[in-house]
Amino acid sequence: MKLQLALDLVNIPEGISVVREVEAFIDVVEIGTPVVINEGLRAVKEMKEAFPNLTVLADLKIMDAGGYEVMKASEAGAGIVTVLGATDDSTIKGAVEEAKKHGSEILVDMINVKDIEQRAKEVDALGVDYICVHTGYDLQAAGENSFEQLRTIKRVVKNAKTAVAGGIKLETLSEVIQAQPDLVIVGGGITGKDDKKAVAQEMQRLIKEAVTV
Ligand SMILES: O=C(CO)[C@H](O)[C@H](O)COP(=O)(O)O
Repeated sequence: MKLQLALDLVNIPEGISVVREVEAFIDVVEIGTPVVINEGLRAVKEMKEAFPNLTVLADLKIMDAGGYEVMKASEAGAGIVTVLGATDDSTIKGAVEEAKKHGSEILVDMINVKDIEQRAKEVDALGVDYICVHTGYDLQAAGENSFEQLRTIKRVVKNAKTAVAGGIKLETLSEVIQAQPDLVIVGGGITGKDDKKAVAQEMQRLIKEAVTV
């Protein structure tokens, strides 16, 4: 089980400075969608140059032109690129094909997919690397989370690794860990804290403990 830090509300120097604090405790650093919108794929490139040992995820939330966008993100240094599960199978197939050429991986984000069970089965058959349940900021504000959806994909996904994102905090991490996702994605639960290092360290400890039990 790996820990991914999501950077959403920072510019590139601020993002690099946050990662410096927590790099020993995370496996993947996400360049969040707002950062890509503000800074472009330069953010992926500069993060990978600053932390060559970390996997950089480009949260492009691709909806079309899967092959082209995965090519650009992979060339910038992304080890994982996100595609939306709500899009057409042809976009996901194009993304998977292109990722294979670069040795990068595809994470399909199931945000706002209505029938998670059915779509997860379909997406799993397309050869993607991760399937991620995700409650976005707007639904988090309405008190929702993806813990039940995580249990659903754990049941039906046979090939891909599973991931979960959306409002995960230190206080809720144990519930998430119980469902045994392969990747836990945390943004504000770390970046919003004064002592980011202590929170990331404790999260990594809980994850390692769960994996060894
Ligand atoms: O993709 C995202 C928003 O669309 C975020 O990166 C993801 O939800 C993780 O951040 P947080 O833990 O703050 O919810």
